[in-house]
Amino acid sequence: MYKVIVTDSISDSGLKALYDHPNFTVDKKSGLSPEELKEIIKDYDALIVRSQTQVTEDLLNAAEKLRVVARAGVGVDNIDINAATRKGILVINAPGANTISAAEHTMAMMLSLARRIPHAHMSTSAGNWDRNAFKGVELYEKTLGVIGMGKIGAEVAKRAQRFGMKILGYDPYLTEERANQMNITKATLYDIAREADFITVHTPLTKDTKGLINDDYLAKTKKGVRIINCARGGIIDEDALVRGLNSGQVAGAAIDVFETEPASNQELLSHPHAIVTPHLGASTVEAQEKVAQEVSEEIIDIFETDSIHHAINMPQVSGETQKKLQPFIDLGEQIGILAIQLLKNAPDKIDIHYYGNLAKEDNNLLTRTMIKGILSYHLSDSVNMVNALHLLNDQGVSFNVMKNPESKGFASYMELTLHHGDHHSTIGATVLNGYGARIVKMNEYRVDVRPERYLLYIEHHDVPGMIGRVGSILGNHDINIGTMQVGRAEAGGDANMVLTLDKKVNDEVAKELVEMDGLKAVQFLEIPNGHLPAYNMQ
Ligand SMILES: NC(=O)C1=CN([C@@H]2O[C@H](COP(=O)(O)OP(=O)(O)OC[C@H]3O[C@@H](n4cnc5c(N)ncnc54)[C@H](O)[C@@H]3O)[C@@H](O)[C@H]2O)C=CC1
Ligand SMILES: O=C(O)CCC(=O)C(=O)O
Repeated sequence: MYKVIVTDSISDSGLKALYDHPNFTVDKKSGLSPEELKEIIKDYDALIVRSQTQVTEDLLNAAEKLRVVARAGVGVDNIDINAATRKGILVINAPGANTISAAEHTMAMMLSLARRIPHAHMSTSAGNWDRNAFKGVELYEKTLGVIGMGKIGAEVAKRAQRFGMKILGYDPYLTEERANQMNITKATLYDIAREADFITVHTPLTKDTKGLINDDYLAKTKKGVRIINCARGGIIDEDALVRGLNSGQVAGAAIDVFETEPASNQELLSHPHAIVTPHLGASTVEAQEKVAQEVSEEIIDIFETDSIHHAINMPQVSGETQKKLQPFIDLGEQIGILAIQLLKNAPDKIDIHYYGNLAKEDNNLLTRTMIKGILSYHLSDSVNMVNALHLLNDQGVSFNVMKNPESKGFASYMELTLHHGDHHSTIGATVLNGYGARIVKMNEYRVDVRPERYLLYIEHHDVPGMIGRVGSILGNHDINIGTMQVGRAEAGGDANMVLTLDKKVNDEVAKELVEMDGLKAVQFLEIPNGHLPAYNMQ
C-alpha cells in the first residue's frame, strides 16, 4: 500500500483516482507546521502540495521513503528541486491545468483596474453613493504589453484581443511567425514600456526576470500605465512599484503574487491605487480539480507502471550509458550555457555534431543535457533532461544532431552551434584523458580552455599591445586572470582572447573594455555553480 499525504488545500474530487485506488491511501493534512510535517513525512511515499507547503531540504532529509513530490500547479519554486534530486525524489507538476484560470484572473484584475471595481464596491457597501470618484478607462483600443508569451500569456493575449486591445508581446522565444499567427506584434521590452497602457507579466521568476520591472523600467513607461502581476512575486520590484504609484507614473497596479507570501509590504497592500489578491490565480473549482486529477493520475502511473509524464527533475537513462558519458554530460550542459550566452538571443535552430567515439554512443542523454543548458538560461528550473526536447519543440526551435564516427583531432569531440537568424554561436569541446574537460573551439576560433565559472571572451584585431591593455584594465580593477588564451585566424587579421577570471566583470570594467580601440566584441560569460546536471548520479 502506498501512502500519499496532501498538505495544502486540494480538490477532493480531483483526488478521486487516488481515493478509489486499492493500492493507495490518502491523508489530507493541511495547516501543519514545518516541524509537524517533518515529524510524519517519513511514513509517506508521495507528497502532494500547492504553493503554501515549503518542501525544503530539511523536510526532504526527514523523508525516508518519499518517491514523489507532486505540485498541483505550475510553479515549483516552493520545492527545493536540487535537494529532491540529490535524494532521488521525483518532482512532478501539472503544467497547463490552471492556465485558463490564471488567464481569467489576469483579465479580472485588468478590468478591476480599469474600472476601479474593488474601490467602488468598498465605498458603496460602506453606505456612500459616489458616482464621480470612480471614473474608469476602457480597454477598447488600448495597448496591452504581455511580457512572457507562454501558455498563460498567450491566453491573456487572446482574451484581451476580444476586448479590442492591441497586443505587444515580448518573449525571447516569440518568433515573427507565431506573433503573426496570433495577430499580435512581436515587441521588445522597451517597445512595451513606450507604448503600452497596460502591462502584464507572465514569466517564471528567474535571474533575468527578478526585478524586471524596476525604477528604470517604470521611468520609461507611459505616464499612467497600469500594471498586473499574476505570475510570480519579485518580477516587479514592489518598492519601485509603490514609488511609481505615489508619483502617478503608474496609475494602478493589480497584484496577485508577492515578493514574500503571505504578503507583508503594507505600503503596497494598502495603496489606494493598488488591487491585491492573495495568490488566487489558480483558485477556481475547475483548475483545482484539473491539477489534482493530473497529479493523482500521474502518481498512480509512476507507482504502478513506472511511467512519468511531467517530471521536473528525472532523466530516464541506463546506468551504464550514464557512467560512460558522465564527463561529457557535465560538459554538455556547460557548453549549452556558454553557447546561449554567446548568442545573446533565443535560438531558432540548434546543430549538434558528435565526432569519433561519441558518435558511436547513444547520445540522446548528452543532447538533452546540452539543450537543458541552453533552455535553462530562459526557462530556469522548469527545464530538465526529461522535458528539454519537449520544451524546445514547444518553443518552435528546430534541432539537428549529426554524427560522424571519424575523429576530428580528438578521440571524442562535440560541437554545438546555435542560430538566431543570420547570427550564430559555436562551442566545440572534448574531454582529454587525464586532463579533463576542455573547450577547444569558440565561434570560428580554436582555443584550449578549461570551463571555469567566469570567462571573458574577446574578439579583436591582431595588433600589438592588445593583451597588455586588456590585462592592465583587469589588473586595475583587481580582477585576477586565471588563464589567458589567444588565437588568430592570420597575422594582422581577426583574433580572439579567452580569459578565465577569479571574479565577475562588473559593468564598469565591461564598459572600459568595450571602449578599447581594436576590440570587436567583448563578452563576459558565466557558468553558474548550480548548473551542474540536475539528477541523481548514484
Ligand atoms: N497566480 C497564480 O496562481 C499562477 C501563477 N502561475 C505562474 O505564471 C507564470 C507563467 O506560467 P505559464 O504561462 O504556465 O508558463 P510557461 O512556461 O508556459 O511560460 C513562461 C514564458 O515566459 C518566458 N520567459 C522566460 N524568461 C523571460 C524573460 N526574461 N522575458 C520574457 N519572457 C520570458 C518563457 O520563454 C515562456 O514562454 C509562471 O511563473 C507560473 O508559475 C501559473 C499559474 C497560476
Ligand atoms: O496552487 C496555487 O494556487 C498557485 C498556483 C501557481 O502559482 C502555479 O501553478 O504556479
